[in-house]
Parts: sequence; structure tokens; C-alpha cells
Amino acid sequence: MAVKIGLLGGSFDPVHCAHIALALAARRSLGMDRVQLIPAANPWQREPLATSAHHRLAMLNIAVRGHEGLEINPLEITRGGKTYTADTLSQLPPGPDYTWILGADQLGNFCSWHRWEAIAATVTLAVARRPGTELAVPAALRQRLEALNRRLVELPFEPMDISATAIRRRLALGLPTDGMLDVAVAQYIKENHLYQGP
Ligand SMILES: Nc1ncnc2c1ncn2[C@@H]1O[C@H](COP(=O)(O)OP(=O)(O)OP(=O)(O)O)[C@@H](O)[C@H]1O
Ligand SMILES: O=C(O)c1ccc[n+]([C@@H]2O[C@H](COP(=O)([O-])O)[C@@H](O)[C@H]2O)c1
Repeated sequence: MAVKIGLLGGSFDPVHCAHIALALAARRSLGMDRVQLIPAANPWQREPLATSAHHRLAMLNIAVRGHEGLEINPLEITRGGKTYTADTLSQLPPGPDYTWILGADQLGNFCSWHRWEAIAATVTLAVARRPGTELAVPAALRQRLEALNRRLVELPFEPMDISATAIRRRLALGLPTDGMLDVAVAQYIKENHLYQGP
């Protein structure tokens, strides 16, 4: 049987507890051999990131420590340039069954992704609910999946009200982030004076 690999792409600015919980939930519920967290180099639909690739990778390495089956794949950072998921998928070795894991917010946005039809044809999509966002499959994606005879998986995931945006805001205001960040990631942020500005 093919190896099953989950892919969780993100800005990870910074990586937080919901990212890790999501990766672990996907691995457990879909029986994946491993889940790769893939930090984006330049997520073209967003404002410029607050921290460098170096710091985001360092925080990810701390966050996955001790979680069996989770690993970092730095290929988007190595590739550089605007980050298109379709390019990332075309760089992966053939053979394994790949599942792209995403939150409901990015599912709603999916049909704006570069070459989204090719992505839908290449990987299984596995989506998690997220507070503040309806879990709705865009009509064009639904039609495309039907034509491809592919299904979209809803992950069993207790919604977690955590976002990197809220964490960056809280850190800039000097507010606590208890329960949102791995303690060792929080320590790294403090030691490196990250997210201090407005
Ligand atoms: N609390 C959450 N619940 C479910 N999915 C999440 C959650 N946080 C992030 N994700 C998903 O993880 C992936 C990477 O997210 P990202 O790194 O952009 O974090 P974020 O918290 O959404 O960041 P930001 O607030 O900066 O947009 C996306 O698919 C996103 O939908
Ligand atoms: O390929 C695209 O055009 C595309 C557009 C928007 C988002 N993505 C990917 O979706 C993941 C989550 O993005 P974000 O902005 O929520 O961190 C991350 O891996 C991005 O590279 C990809």
C-alpha cells in the first residue's frame, strides 16, 4: 500500500498550538504515516510576513519536537519566490498518497489559488472547522471534485480559537499568550525579541 503523507502548508508566523493539533488530528484520523509542515516562502495573497524564514523554521523545529510523525519540509523556503502550492506539489516525489490539510478559511479561498484545479486533481483535501468561518465548499470546487470523482474529507477537529494574527497582536501589546503557543516557542520568541512592534 502507498505511504500516506499529510501536507500542512502555512505561513507559521508563528506556528501555534492549533497547527500542531490539526497536524496530529489529521495523522491520527486518516492513518497517515507522517505529516509534513511546509512553511511558505512568500505567501502572495498576504501582507509581508512579520518574521524571517529562518525564525519561522526555527520555531517549527521546536514545535514538532517530541511529536511522532510530524516533520518539517522546507522546500518552499528553498525554492523561494512567490509560493504556489501547485509548484510545491509538482516537486514532491511520486509514489505516496498525499493529502493537503487546511482550515475552513482557506477552503473558502481555495478557488483563488494559482492552478487550484490541478491541486484538486493531485491531492485529497482534508479540512478542519475553524471558529468564525463557515465550513463551506465553494461551488466550483465541489463541481471539480465531482468530475474528478474525488472526495473532500472533513477532519474530526474540535474548533480551536487560535490564530497567528491574534498571537502577533497580543505579543505586540505585551499580553499573555498562554495555551496558544508551545512554551518553548514562546521562549524562543521572547529571546529573539520577535513580534514586538505594532
Ligand atoms: N485554529 C485553527 N483551526 C483550524 N485550522 C487552522 C487554525 N489555524 C490555522 N489553521 C490552518 O492552518 C493553515 C496554516 O495557517 P496559517 O499559518 O496562516 O495560520 P493562521 O493562524 O491562519 O495565521 P494568520 O492569522 O497569520 O492568517 C491554514 O490552512 C489554516 O486554515
Ligand atoms: O497556491 C496558491 O496560490 C495559494 C494561495 C493561498 C494560500 N496557499 C497556501 O495555503 C497555505 C495557508 O496559507 P496562509 O496564507 O493561510 O498561511 C500555505 O501553504 C499557502 O502557501 C496557496
